Amino acid sequence: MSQAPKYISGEEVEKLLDLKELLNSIETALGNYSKGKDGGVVQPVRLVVPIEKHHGHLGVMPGYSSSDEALATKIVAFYPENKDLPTHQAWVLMQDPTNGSLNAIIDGVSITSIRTGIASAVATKHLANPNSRILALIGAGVQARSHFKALSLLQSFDEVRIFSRTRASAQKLAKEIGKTAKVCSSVEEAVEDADIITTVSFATTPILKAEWVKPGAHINAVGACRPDWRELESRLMQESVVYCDSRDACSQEAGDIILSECDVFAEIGEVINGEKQALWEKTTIFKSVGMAIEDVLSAKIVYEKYMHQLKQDSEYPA
Ligand SMILES: NC(=O)c1ccc[n+]([C@@H]2O[C@H](COP(=O)([O-])OP(=O)(O)OC[C@H]3O[C@@H](n4cnc5c(N)ncnc54)[C@H](O)[C@@H]3O)[C@@H](O)[C@H]2O)c1
Ligand SMILES: O=C(O)[C@@H]1CCCCN1
Repeated sequence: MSQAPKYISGEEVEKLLDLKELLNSIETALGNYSKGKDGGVVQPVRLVVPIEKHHGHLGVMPGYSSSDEALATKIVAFYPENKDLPTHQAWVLMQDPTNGSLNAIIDGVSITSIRTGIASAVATKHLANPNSRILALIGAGVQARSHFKALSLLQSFDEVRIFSRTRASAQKLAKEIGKTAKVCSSVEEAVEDADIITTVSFATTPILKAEWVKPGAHINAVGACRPDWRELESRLMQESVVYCDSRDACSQEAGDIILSECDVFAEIGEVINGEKQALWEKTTIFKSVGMAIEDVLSAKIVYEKYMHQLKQDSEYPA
């Protein structure tokens, strides 16, 4: 008879996930994904159920990595209009790939938040000018925070500019970041001369224009994960070198790519594998819509550490 699955909370996820370890493991997974069958990653484009009546969406994201022996499915609800609840709610179901049994249900809000910032950090490591000093964050919610933390693993910033639709949320984040943070009154002001721009908003029409972006800047375009939503204007997409997390997923979900009809130069995994160049001296965009394999690898690290700790606690009770 199978055992009851463990429940691992968001607090535990945050304690157990080491960001540097996760960065290495997501970088490897993105590379494996872009190797196709040879990489051993199985990840269909997620299933999305629109809940139009309530302005929400439900996404189902299964993934398997044979080299990591890790199998999991994330169920994620995103409701941009939520006020008292987070706009994203998620659970990761971790299964034993050898027999299919359910090992754990892991909080997916924390995993989504952390792994998305780390995936952008992997792209930034390859695509941004190594002397980047000014970071602009457009949006000041969960992802703005996780991106600041993840990008800070690569370097420290002289200035962190923040713009959000609600000034109060930008002010709150600026206080958390400290003296390098500056609240801006417009997207244009935030991105002027910025070396790295990260758009993490719920905008559905373009908010970032080509004429405001410094040539050679790197942009992580993280929001706009529906085919009719966008954050970046068409000219910016067309005139930059565009990288993405998954061509398959972006061709179905990324409004910034679909509506601008821009070329996609490479998946970031192809850069990691040395098959495509990192043209960091040009203006680069990393368009992500989020990949199940990132959740799978995060869940594997969390689950293994959680089980190790349980074993230690039972062998050496306090
Ligand atoms: N690519 C991925 O892997 C991935 C993963 C998770 C979330 N996302 C996306 O990232 C975005 C941010 O997610 P989150 O969890 O931080 O959400 P959140 O609700 O915590 O924060 C959203 C922030 O954007 C601001 N905002 C909303 N509309 C705006 C606009 N038009 N202009 C400027 N700011 C605006 C809000 O004030 C808020 O500060 C969403 O679009 C989400 O779907 C992408
Ligand atoms: O990959 C994710 O987890 C998120 C879910 C919500 C929409 C954007 N991408």
